[in-house]
Amino acid sequence: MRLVIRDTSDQVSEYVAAYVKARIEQFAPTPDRPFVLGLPTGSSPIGTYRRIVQMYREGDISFKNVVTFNMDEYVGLPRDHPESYHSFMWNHLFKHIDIPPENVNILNGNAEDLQAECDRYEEKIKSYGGIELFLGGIGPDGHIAFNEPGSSIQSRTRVKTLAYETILANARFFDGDVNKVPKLALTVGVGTVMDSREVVVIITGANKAVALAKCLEEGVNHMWTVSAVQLHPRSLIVCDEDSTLELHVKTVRYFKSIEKVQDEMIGRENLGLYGQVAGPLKYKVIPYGA
Ligand SMILES: N[C@@H]1[C@@H](O)[C@H](O)[C@@H](COP(=O)(O)O)O[C@@H]1O
Repeated sequence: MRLVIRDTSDQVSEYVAAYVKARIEQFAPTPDRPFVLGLPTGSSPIGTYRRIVQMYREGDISFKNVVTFNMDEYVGLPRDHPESYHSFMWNHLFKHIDIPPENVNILNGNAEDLQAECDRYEEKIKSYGGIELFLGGIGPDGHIAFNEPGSSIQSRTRVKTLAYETILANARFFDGDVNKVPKLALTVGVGTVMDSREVVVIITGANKAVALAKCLEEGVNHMWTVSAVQLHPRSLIVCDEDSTLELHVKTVRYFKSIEKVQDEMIGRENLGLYGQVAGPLKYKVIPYGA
């Protein structure tokens, strides 16, 4: 696992947007071989999406050959409700970039048969050969997507009851009224995320500090589902200083020193993407990861 720590959440957004761009460029997608990207909602990725839109406007990135799969969606919320994840994604990203609408996949929380909808989603991911990069965020209780505490580390896309803590956390989007927050969601499973070839998790803010410490310094635990990334051969957490408050000083120093060595070897502009980005790398083929 790699941990990249930036001073502010804006710098986290900048890093993650540049990382996504570099990975798409390196993949060189075509209509027959699209780049398959998993995407989250929530406040954590908003800055990243804003930066991606800016890059698109400057002609630096294209989503023409990118296929996306969102992590989750509320059950029973009309698709055009301002707080549905459909609305979120179109408003924050899709309507501002050149992604063909047919390349966008978001679970339908109003499907008649919810489990059939989840099974169809898993099949569709498979039909593309799996997800290349899954971008994620976490809840304060360490959930990834809507995989609340106690979710199986091997779970697949399914209907999930939301934890009270999540309902409380998300009430801010529903006039602060917990009664307005849907109690069920469709979500990809922890196993679905772990099947992707790379996982990148954005963690910012002091309210995520305990979750980050549980994820990094303790064992894989279904009560902090994001900790499953420890088992992933290619996982990256990008966090800000505030979220590191509960980490041991030696953990922070360790990961910072690793990044410093990487930067010295391949140049900071290469974002730790050993031997993967085109450009003047000093060392061409170095195994990924720390
Ligand atoms: N289902 C989403 C998660 O995917 C997201 O990571 C989490 C954190 O949201 P925020 O980034 O706003 O803290 O919110 C919801 O629960």
